[in-house]
Amino acid sequence: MTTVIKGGTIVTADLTYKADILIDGETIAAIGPDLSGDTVIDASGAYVMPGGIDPHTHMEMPFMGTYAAEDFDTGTAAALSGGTTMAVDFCLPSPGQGLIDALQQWYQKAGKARTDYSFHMAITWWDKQVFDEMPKVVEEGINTFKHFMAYKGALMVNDDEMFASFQRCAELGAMPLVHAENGDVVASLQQRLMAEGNNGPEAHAFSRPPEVEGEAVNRAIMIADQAGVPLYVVHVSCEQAHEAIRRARANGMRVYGEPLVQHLVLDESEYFNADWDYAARRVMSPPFRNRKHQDSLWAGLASGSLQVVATDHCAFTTEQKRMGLGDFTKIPNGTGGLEDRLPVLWTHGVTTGRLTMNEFVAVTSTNIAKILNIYPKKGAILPGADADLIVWDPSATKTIAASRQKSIIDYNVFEGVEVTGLPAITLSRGRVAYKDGEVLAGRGDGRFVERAAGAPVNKALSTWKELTAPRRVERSGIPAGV
Ligand SMILES: NC(=O)NCCC(=O)O
Ligand SMILES: [Zn+2]
Ligand SMILES: [Zn+2]
Repeated sequence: MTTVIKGGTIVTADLTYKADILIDGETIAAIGPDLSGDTVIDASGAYVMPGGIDPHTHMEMPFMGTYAAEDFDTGTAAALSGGTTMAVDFCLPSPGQGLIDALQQWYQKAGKARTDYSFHMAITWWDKQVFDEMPKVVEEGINTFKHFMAYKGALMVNDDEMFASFQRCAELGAMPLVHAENGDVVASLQQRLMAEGNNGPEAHAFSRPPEVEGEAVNRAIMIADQAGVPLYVVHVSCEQAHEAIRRARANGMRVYGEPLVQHLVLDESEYFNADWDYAARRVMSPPFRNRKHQDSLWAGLASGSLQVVATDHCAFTTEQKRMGLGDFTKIPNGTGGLEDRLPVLWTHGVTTGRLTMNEFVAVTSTNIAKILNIYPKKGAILPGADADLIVWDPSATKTIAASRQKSIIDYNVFEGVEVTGLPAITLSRGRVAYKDGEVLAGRGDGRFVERAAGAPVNKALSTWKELTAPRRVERSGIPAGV
């Protein structure tokens, strides 16, 4: 069974050109002029791009006394309607729980996914069992390990645990990820603000200033450098964090930074809204920042010092957010965005000239496919690649509204934002998974994507670290062994 996408303009991370795409089964078979197939998709006037990959989601995340309301079924339906064909979620072992045991639970949850998916494994506690299980996680096809430097008393790990885990990642050819905020300082600021009667959602932002993020990013980078491992920093929200990444990269360190579409477009004024529900729905960590920080993130994407735009989709209902009435530290942290990432980024990035179309593809798909070592299976339009594709209508418009979204929650942080540029059709491994407002992929159609360890960047860095490792100087006249 073959399908041909005819008459479109192909946009990849490095090229824009007119050609047809022939799909045979699940993969791209040929690219060129005048191709024919059993089924024809007319893409005239449209761009054909690799499907989006969101490397940062939390479906059904157990967090802050509740579970994220969005599950793999509704979350991946939302993803497809916004042009995203793969999500990477976080497997979170509870304290004392084995990594493989937790992974079985996440496989269960993800069984209902409509898009392809993968997991990052979180290191939420540390002892010999975790150390011993890390290679088994890698054998399962997971090459990334997440570390929370915040959420003290819950998910947070300390520097010694992080250093031990980073060294283990280096041995395994895996890559550590960090949520970088100084959890001790945040906890102390939270206590102080509450004691002063500052208990509303705006205090969430006061308790997590850019400095706590910048400090933690810098610390994680230095620890990774000492461990000899590349590092990926999730939800980079501010200039202080970006500056640390930029500086490290300029010094030859292998560090990647991931801003979220929310931080690029929404600012801290959201927390000062007089409506408690409105402000609480936007509580996430790190919080939204000001225009200066947003400009820094956009510049990072354009210049290459930041590589990926994600969502950190972690969607709680208004009722769940109200767990924090009277105490902002109890508002479940997280916002949605999976459905809106591509249209919002296109509107605020490509149509404004802050990003080229090719940069758009790079930061929504190709770069993360390379970082996660699944390129060119994902993130590419090449013969042999999975046919995860978007037929993108650059003139289609809509006003974002919770009442019309696929996501299960009762609000949308982008409510009222007008977007120009939408997927007309999303294909997942060759099948039309979304078309004309309807999700056609079934519950459970998604597949787990294995990601091998030992990516080229890991090999390059370990080679360099070995070459430049401290070595004993052998001196004449001194007996051997002394
Ligand atoms: N970001 C956020 O507020 N919630 C999800 C968990 C995390 O990524 O920190
Ligand atoms: Zn985080
Ligand atoms: Zn997250």
